[in-house]
Amino acid sequence: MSPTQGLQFEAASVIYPGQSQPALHNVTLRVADDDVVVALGPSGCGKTTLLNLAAGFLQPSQGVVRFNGERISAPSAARGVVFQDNALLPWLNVLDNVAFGLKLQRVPKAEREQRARAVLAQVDLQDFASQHVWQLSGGMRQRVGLARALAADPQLLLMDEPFAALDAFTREQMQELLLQLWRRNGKRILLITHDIEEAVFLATHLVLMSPRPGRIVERLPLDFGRRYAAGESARSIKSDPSFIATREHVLARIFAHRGQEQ
Ligand SMILES: Nc1ncnc2c1ncn2[C@@H]1O[C@H](COP(=O)(O)OP(=O)(O)OP(=O)(O)O)[C@@H](O)[C@H]1O
Repeated sequence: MSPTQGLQFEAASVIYPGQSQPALHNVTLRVADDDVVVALGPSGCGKTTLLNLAAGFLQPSQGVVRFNGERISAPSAARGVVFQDNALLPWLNVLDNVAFGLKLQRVPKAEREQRARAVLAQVDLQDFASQHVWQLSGGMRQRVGLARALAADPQLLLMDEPFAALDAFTREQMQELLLQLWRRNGKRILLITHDIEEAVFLATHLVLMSPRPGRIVERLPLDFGRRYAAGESARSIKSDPSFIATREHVLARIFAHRGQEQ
């Protein structure tokens, strides 16, 4: 893989108008190969700002953010976004929600329906194509949101606390589904969360962030998600002493940084 491939933050900072503290300070970070990079941190540490830079919704005040070597200046179908509230269109059925982005890209109707049905099958919603989104559970709606992002076949998935609104059981199911899709499709993923167990389970690279100013304070290479993708059960991984030790280490680091601020 060439060093210019993938997503690259180079000393990126964001200062919002009227703010004295940067929301994000001097962030250098790469998402390449088949990485699942998870940014974890408490409220206000700049996670959404980081994701918005990658999506092209926001430009850095200093530094640069590149995708495949090119400066990101606007949103692109190559970088698919999955939002926390799934942002589905309530007046469209499931199939049309999934195909919506393809319609904007002027993909012909027959092809977009075929692609939408294929990704609905990947998230196990093939039997719900003609349902309205308000007829679905929260977990199913989030799977539609994931299918919509995958329909455009993006090179990178950007996920903004995608499972935060789900109950604990559905949340675990969605984490496992994401790793299964990752194994099958080999997408790069940048996911933000404030859930420590989720971060440790999913990440191949975990970045811990801290607020005021929002910045990266630690980076950990992890392999629990790869182990799940290779066939080990989630229960066996999450009860493994090394998983528990990593979770406790991360928790301690977050509390240590909180303590320094007070
Ligand atoms: N549009 C804005 N204008 C001014 N300040 C902002 C704006 N958006 C975010 N901020 C501030 O920038 C900092 C980082 O915000 P950001 O939303 O990126 O953090 P976060 O880690 O995603 O937080 P949360 O988990 O609460 O969503 C916070 O102090 C926030 O108040």
